[in-house]
Amino acid sequence: MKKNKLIQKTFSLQKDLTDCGVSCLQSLVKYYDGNISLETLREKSGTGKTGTTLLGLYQCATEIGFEAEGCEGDIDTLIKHGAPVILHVIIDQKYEHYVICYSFNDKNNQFYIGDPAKGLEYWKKEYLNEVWVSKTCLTLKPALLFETNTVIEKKKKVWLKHLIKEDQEAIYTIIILGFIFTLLGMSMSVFSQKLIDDILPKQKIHLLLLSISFLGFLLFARIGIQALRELYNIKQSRSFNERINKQFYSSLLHLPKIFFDTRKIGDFVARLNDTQRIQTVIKQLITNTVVDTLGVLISIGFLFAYAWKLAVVCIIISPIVFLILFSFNKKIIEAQSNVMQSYSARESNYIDSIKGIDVIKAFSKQYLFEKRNEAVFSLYQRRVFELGKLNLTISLYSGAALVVFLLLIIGLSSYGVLNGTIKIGELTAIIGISSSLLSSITNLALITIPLQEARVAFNRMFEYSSLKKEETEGKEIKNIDSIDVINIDFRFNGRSRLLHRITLSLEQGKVTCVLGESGCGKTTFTEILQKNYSPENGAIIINNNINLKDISIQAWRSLTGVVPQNIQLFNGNILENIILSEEVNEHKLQKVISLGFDAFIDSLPQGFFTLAGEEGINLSGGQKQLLGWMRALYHDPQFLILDEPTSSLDKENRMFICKLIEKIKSEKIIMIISHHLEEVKEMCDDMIIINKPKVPDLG
Ligand SMILES: Nc1ncnc2c1ncn2[C@@H]1O[C@H](COP(=O)(O)OP(=O)(O)OP(=O)(O)O)[C@@H](O)[C@H]1O
Repeated sequence: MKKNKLIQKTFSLQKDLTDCGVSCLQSLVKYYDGNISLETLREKSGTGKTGTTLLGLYQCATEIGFEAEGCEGDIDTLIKHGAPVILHVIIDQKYEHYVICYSFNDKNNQFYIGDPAKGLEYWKKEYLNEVWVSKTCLTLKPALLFETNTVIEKKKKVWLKHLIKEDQEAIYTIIILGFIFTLLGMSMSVFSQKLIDDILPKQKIHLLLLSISFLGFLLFARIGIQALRELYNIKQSRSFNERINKQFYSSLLHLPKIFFDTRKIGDFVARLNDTQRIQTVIKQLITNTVVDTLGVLISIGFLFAYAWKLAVVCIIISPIVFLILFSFNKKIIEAQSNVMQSYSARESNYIDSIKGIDVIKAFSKQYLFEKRNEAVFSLYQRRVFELGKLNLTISLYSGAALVVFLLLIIGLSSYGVLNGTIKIGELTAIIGISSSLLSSITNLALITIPLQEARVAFNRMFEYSSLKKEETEGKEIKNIDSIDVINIDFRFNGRSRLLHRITLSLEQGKVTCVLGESGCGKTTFTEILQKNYSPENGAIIINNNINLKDISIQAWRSLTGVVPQNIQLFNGNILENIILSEEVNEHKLQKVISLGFDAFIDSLPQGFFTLAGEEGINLSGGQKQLLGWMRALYHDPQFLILDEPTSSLDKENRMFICKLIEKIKSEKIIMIISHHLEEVKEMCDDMIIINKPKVPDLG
């Protein structure tokens, strides 16, 4: 019974036709008290337009800390197994699908199944046998690496504490100033009560002047304190924003390259912007919320002093308002996550279309992209609208509850005046204090909205910040004399094998060409050689004695250089794009120029100081490629990887590059990637061909 409740609480339906596999996995993550977003599971399992392979689910499950096993079984073994299993089934004899088999129920002789397309159901043995055609399944058991919610929450707390550690002093100061500010705020109500009940009726002129002066002093002090509090606030905001941005950006840059391959730029931009939301809420919490909380406490205190019965009424009613508003929490988090996701999609769409403006214009596809933008933008707006509606409902509920509350207070205190237990001045003070209490309670009640927003933003940031960074530890090496690639295999998560048993030897003074048709994995192979991806099997042995996987990334990359297919240029001039540093090493620069690049530099309008423009917009494809060459050679690599290094060059420049390779090859290991044998055959000493694996291998 208890187990069924847990299942009902943790099972979730698929959001998309292709999500059944990852939804099953997510339900089981929650079942075992974990918490991982669908987005992450999709990415780790290689879920694509056709869904997820069992292998992808297995790889993802292992990566997130499950002890997973892909098995074949039958109905009897399933009954005996007794723990939740993901089954690969075929629905209506044609649709591949995944379901969770939670348990077998002896009483009704049926299986308890979590079908992400429909929900929780009981399936008869015969039906399960009929749809479970492949008899393949994935068993899962949380292992040591599996992170439970408690561990994740603990890590989040540590991260947050670390983030605001430097702000503690400022935060306390702001809170104390807030306390004084609130206390002084009450002076007006107290003064009006004394004025009406005591000073004016008894015509105490001397006391009147004295109390006006004192009130003036208090009100001026309040203004001063408010200004001081604001100053601390903006100082804290500035330092927090700088810190959080630096930390998040820096942890982003140290994530492995494969992480960036499947992400959209807009998502990164949106998450960087999320940092702002967190600071806005911190500011709100330490200023308005503190003042409101103190306001509520002090107001109730004063009410106790004037009429204790009224104060008791306040104490009873305030939590009711909170309860009403807290019931909306779950909906708010969901709506806010949706808004943030569609905001990321909106940003990605802008970046994508502006980057591709040439194609849009060349094919006159403005209309198509306008339509696409409309769809993405209207989804974003729809979600903002849904969130807005939710906020509106909350405001309505809280507003109505609080008006009833105020009417009750006015009614009760007026009754007190009528029967002589409350004086007129006290009535004025009570109404003044109740109104400020009213606004404080409303503010406090509504703080859940930005608070939840910041929580969602914080979780999204934490998700990136807590990802495993690129391993930097490893052996140091000073030179590369030889590289022996031995039987390496590679596949992207959930995909069929791309590289199969690749073997080759690269050595100094030799140019090796790697040929192969489009999509056979040549560029992927270069990524493996740059330590961006790790091979599934096999080894890459450096200098006959060290495995590439044991060498420090830093040391390896400082000895390797790449001229990629697409040269990425940054905003700045040509020189900055070559040296990628703040200081020029004249010797290195002259060495590169002397290899024959002077003609290229002279052909640019301002030589080295010509602006490359955003993404090298001011340069032609060939010029970009020459710049890519200069960048690689300036860093004086011992191992040079050339991915289609002359694809954008004219005949003359191609000849120049051929001669250049001849000139530098004696002191380097050179590997050229190409489709065309004709283009590279004169340059190369050795050649290997990568073929696509003939039989798609999924397991
Ligand atoms: N991050 C990724 N996730 C999943 N699949 C990928 C990823 N990157 C590349 N691929 C796929 O791997 C295959 C090989 O790509 P790769 O760029 O290595 O081929 P290539 O041989 O260099 O092609 P070309 O000669 O056209 O440049 C392609 O089918 C590509 O779609």
